[in-house]
Amino acid sequence: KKIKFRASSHYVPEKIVTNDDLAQIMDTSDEWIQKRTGIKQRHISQGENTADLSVKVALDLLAKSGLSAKEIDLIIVATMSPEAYTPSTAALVQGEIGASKAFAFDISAACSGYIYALEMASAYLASGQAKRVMVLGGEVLSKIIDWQDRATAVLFGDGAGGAILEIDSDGTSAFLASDLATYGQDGQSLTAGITPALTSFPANGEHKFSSFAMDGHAVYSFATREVPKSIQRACDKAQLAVSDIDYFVLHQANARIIKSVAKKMQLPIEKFPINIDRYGNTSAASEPILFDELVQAGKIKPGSLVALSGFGGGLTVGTQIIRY
Ligand SMILES: O=C(O)C1CCN(c2ccc(-c3cc(CO)ccc3Cl)cn2)CC1
Repeated sequence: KKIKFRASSHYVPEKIVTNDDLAQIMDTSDEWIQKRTGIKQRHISQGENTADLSVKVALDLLAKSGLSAKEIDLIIVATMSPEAYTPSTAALVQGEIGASKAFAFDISAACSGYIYALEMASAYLASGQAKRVMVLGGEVLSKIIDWQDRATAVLFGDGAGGAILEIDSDGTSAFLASDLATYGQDGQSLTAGITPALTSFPANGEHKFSSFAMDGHAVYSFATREVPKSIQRACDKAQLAVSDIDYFVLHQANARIIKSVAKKMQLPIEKFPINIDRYGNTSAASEPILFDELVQAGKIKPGSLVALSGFGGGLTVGTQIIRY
């Protein structure tokens, strides 16, 4: 599919929280966090919610692309920390930027969300139902994690990123292949925002929000097992060898997972950029943030072959192979 990235952007809240800052308020240490996760700091919202971060990215995308909001046909936001059940975060963004010609919806696929959103975007573009699609990944995980649970509280950060995609029939940019897989039977390994049905009528208990919970070992082994397989399947569909790929933009869940995937696939670690040290795990935002940093640094350039892989809640895994 002859699709090109018209623009790319990312935004993180200003406030930086270091591992030492966390060690002041919970029983953890900079040494443990760095050794086990690779994280040194993360950006934490001070009142900005998921739509606020997403709007910042959306406005920057419009500025960079030279497009007006009315030229956008579709807005998709991938998030596991939406503003609300309704309106969707995508609808809030649509209203805020005045994209009156766009229809908008959220995608809930946790840390694979941006990959699933790229799949939706490429389908609408290939069918001609949309000419310009704004795809965003945005998270304010600081509002859903349990800050008393040191096992998970140290892992996450807030942020947003995204791109404007459009058909470019006579260009060389393209979405070459994808692989999306869901393992719902393992879904209980990573949960947040569980909302149980009422057990009596009329309701007598207050609604308690269930914060982020994870069986770290189960998700860790799921990721190291399934990500190489998803990348291989996607490369096979694209009729590429994994060694043809210039950069593997993996969900920044954990530095050791990324290194183990590179090792398992016998590929140089230089092809697996890591920025988790600066942002923590920003779930659906982690790929668009890293992708944009690589584009801004001129590392991803026209003709680059890039594999983007997400993995996490669902449980889900997804890979997109693109020629930039
Ligand atoms: O070493 C240790 O003791 C622990 C071992 C467990 N760890 C984990 C485990 C899983 C994740 C993770 C999270 C999400 C959610 O976005 C998605 C995908 C993954 Cl693979 C992140 N860290 C941290 C260090």
